[in-house]
Amino acid sequence: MHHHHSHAMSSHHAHGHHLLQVEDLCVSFSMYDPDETHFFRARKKDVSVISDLSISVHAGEIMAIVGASGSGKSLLADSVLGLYEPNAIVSGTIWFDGVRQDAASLAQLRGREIAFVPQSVANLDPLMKVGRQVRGVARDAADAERRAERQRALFEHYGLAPEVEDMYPFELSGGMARRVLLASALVESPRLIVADEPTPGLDLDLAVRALDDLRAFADAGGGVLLITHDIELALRVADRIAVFKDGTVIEETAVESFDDPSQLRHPFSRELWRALPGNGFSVSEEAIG
Ligand SMILES: Nc1ncnc2c1ncn2[C@@H]1O[C@H](COP(=O)(O)OP(=O)(O)OP(=O)(O)O)[C@@H](O)[C@H]1O
Ligand code: NI
Repeated sequence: MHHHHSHAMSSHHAHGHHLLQVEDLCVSFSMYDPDETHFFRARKKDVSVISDLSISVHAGEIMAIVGASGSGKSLLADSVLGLYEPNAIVSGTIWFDGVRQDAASLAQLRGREIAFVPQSVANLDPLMKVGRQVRGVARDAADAERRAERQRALFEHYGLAPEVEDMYPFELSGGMARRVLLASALVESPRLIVADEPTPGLDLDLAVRALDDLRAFADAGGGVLLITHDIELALRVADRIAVFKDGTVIEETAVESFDDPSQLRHPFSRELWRALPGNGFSVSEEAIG
């Protein structure tokens, strides 16, 4: 397997080498013009959130996406999972394991080949006990047994007591719900995990454990698309980093580039580097006022 080829050269060839490949993704929303205050004149206009975004994930690697809040990261995750809002206008191409996908085929892969750790704990079913949710839908009795065993092992691994199985989502703290979402993804035997902010609400210990698990999953041949605010943690586990800004990837680089800011091309990437502990970030006198 070749890890370090140029994106420009590969993007229109050799799709089989990528587990996931997103090409020229654009997502916009059809919305009523926010500048038009007069109700009877309100017209719809398209607001672009993601534009010309290309990104790939190889088997065996963690690709981390870092970037500002509201820059469209979750929307990218949703697109890869075939989850589109009714007012979304989506164009571009998504390939999974060399096969071109559409919303319907991505929905088929979801929860099977592609597991999702959603950003919002509201994605848990409020009416189903969490143990059952994590175990998911079994193919047969043997699969049900395997899932039950795995669920219990994962709960123990993440410090969730056995009785949590019988709780409903509203009974969980934020950090517990986060761990339940992670366990749900890891119970399946996916080939790709899309993890959208999997660590908020977890103490450092648990966050590291969760990321180590994603690392182990990749080392066993899976692919991970890891969306996170936490660059420090991303640098710790990822192979490559895509810096996201205003709805597109402005720089994609090996994590090693963050050892030396002169290897970072984009000013925004260097800003992210400076914000890391020990890299001389200081709040200016003016800012303190
Ligand atoms: N259905 C929708 N209709 C209109 N705008 C939407 C819709 N869904 C998302 N957006 C907008 O798309 C933008 C990107 O949102 P997204 O959640 O992808 O950002 P993000 O990078 O994941 O942010 P965060 O880091 O806070 O999670 C936001 O401005 C959001 O308001
Ligand atoms: Ni998000």
